[in-house]
Amino acid sequence: MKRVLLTREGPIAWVALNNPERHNALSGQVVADLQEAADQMAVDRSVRVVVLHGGEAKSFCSGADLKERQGMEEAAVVATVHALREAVNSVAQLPVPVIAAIHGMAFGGGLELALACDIRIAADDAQMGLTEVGWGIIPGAGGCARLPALIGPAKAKELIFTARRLTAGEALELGLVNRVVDRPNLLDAARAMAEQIARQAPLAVRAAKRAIDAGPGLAAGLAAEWREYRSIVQTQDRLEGLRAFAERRPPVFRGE
Ligand SMILES: C/C=C/C(=O)SCCNC(=O)CCNC(=O)[C@H](O)C(C)(C)COP(=O)(O)OP(=O)(O)OC[C@H]1O[C@@H](n2cnc3c(N)ncnc32)[C@H](O)[C@@H]1OP(=O)(O)O
Repeated sequence: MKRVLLTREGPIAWVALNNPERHNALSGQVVADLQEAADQMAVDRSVRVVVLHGGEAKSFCSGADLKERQGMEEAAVVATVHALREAVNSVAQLPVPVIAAIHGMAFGGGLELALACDIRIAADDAQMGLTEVGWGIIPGAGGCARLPALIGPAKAKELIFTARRLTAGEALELGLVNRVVDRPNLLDAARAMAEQIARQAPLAVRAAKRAIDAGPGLAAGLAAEWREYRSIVQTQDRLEGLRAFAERRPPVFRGE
């Protein structure tokens, strides 16, 4: 079963995450299928805009698959997060605008995936946050670079250090999302914006995205994040975070 579904509506490519049993958690299969879809869209000149959404799941994406991580060797964790980073960066580097349509939860890697998109539209039921430090790790899929670039380092630090879960309204106020719409209207709102973009000159839109995304800051931020993420993989706190998730209890971090 494909864990990411790619369909077309003319120049609009629709990408649905398809792991509803786990709030679209980013399992190895979801990440592999997301990478495949991104690779396919990257070379398809007929695609003018992409909409990424949570499909039939209750949530856009609840982040890294913490169950899959249970018992995983450190080297495997590093490889898993590296693959996630590559897939998220592939989405960010698509040559056309990508709109994230966010409903339900977008936590951790799920919000990092949304941050890799160019535009975010949230349903009024959405909740989002970079919750990683609450599980003994750090945002490792671009959040440490993309969130500060989007809302400024001070607000990004507050959200990352506290692992705070924001409402859609709070996210709008911070500039984390472009728009908030009623849940039933989410995909229609995304389609309307996608159709408006698709009516513009495609080469000009591609050039504008390249121009806006150029600049050394992001590359340096992503490299530093990857170095720091690997520095905490061997901590006991990370293992305690996984145990706490599995046992449905608050983690007890000892700074080890
Ligand atoms: C580099 C990136 C790092 C990261 O992303 S770190 C992880 C960040 N993610 C999070 O902080 C979210 C973790 N999940 C939760 O907090 C909760 O879950 C939710 C709020 C998303 C949903 O809670 P509720 O409505 O009570 O439903 P439920 O019974 O907890 O979830 C239904 C099933 O979905 C599984 N699930 C949800 N999120 C994940 C996940 N991220 N990884 C693996 N499984 C997940 C649960 O375990 C459960 O499964 P079952 O029905 O078998 O008990």
